[in-house]
Amino acid sequence: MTDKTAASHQRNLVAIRDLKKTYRTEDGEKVALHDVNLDIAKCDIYGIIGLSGAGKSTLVRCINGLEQYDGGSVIVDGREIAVLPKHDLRTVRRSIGMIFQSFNLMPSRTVAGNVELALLDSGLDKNRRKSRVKELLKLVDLSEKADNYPNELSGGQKQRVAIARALANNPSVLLSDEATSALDPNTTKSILKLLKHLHDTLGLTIVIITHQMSVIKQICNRVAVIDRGTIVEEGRVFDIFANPKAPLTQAFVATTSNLGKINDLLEDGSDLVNLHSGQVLLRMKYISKEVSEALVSHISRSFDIDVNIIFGDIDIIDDAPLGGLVAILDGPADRIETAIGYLKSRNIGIEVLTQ
Ligand SMILES: Nc1ncnc2c1ncn2[C@@H]1O[C@H](COP(=O)(O)OP(=O)(O)OP(=O)(O)O)[C@@H](O)[C@H]1O
Repeated sequence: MTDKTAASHQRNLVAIRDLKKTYRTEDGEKVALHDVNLDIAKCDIYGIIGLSGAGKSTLVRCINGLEQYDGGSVIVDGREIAVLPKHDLRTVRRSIGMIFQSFNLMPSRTVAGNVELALLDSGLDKNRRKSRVKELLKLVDLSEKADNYPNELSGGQKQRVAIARALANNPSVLLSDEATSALDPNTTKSILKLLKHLHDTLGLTIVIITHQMSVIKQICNRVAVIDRGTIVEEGRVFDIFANPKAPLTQAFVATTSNLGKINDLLEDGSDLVNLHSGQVLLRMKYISKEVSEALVSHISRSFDIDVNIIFGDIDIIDDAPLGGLVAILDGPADRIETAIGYLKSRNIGIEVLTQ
């Protein structure tokens, strides 16, 4: 490693270079990770998304030292995981919190008992452990459930216990492996809100492994898309949603938007898209962070045309609107053309669907 790459690795909490992992089984070899490269900076909420079998869990296990890899390097907090002596590996593992889809709570212990388990090696005496458990349960808003058992909790509450336990030793990074996959959409939202709050208040770096692009959209600032062991696309969440390049990324982004529905309406000959003469059906995509003005009322007023929105799907990501609208523009052809020219000049992605 050159001095320059070593320095850049240190700025990143997790730096992965050319990581390779092959499983060897009786049925032969299965390459799970091919030359994976990733940089996760301190305070990122970094999403890793892929379909089932893409290699997400293998990647997480390489980061936390549970899996040995065949090539490349995984550096966490400046230390190469593969060459760490056992004692140091334990210390690094303690600086990595983990939460899972299945919660992994001990059914025979109370909520407080489950959280305290993580503190048994911490060197704290019993009283200090008890007060740390209280503090942690307060942090995840579960103080009143301290004496309950896991089977008396909802899925969301169980995940809160798991989060409290994962934070017990003040980890520098929290790895979340499909932690919301078994939860309903509202509970998912509340868990993601909690993770965001912990990120904002504790400066926690979070790595979110998921197969749901909606999770990435709600909470992450960067995302990597993994396909059959290879990272096919990586970048800022806004940029990836605005301009997905790899076909798999495009498919993931499409799952979070209803803008594609217009194609079904057109195919079905729906009355909604039955145009009269002079009308133009448009799909507009907000693809620039600079767009913040009220575009629809602006073009309607400035070019004296009617804009009939059929449906819209606009989210705010990184404080900027992202998404789009499907609308019918109605008016004289030259004014519609000028309006479309104006929208393009404002960096709005324009697709004329029918006219
Ligand atoms: N212990 C193992 N032995 C052999 N093959 C394995 C082992 N663990 C994973 N694999 C294989 O490696 C590939 C990647 O698996 P991995 O579990 O990392 O994917 P994943 O993206 O986490 O999938 P899922 O979302 O279904 O959990 C898959 O083809 C899987 O069958």
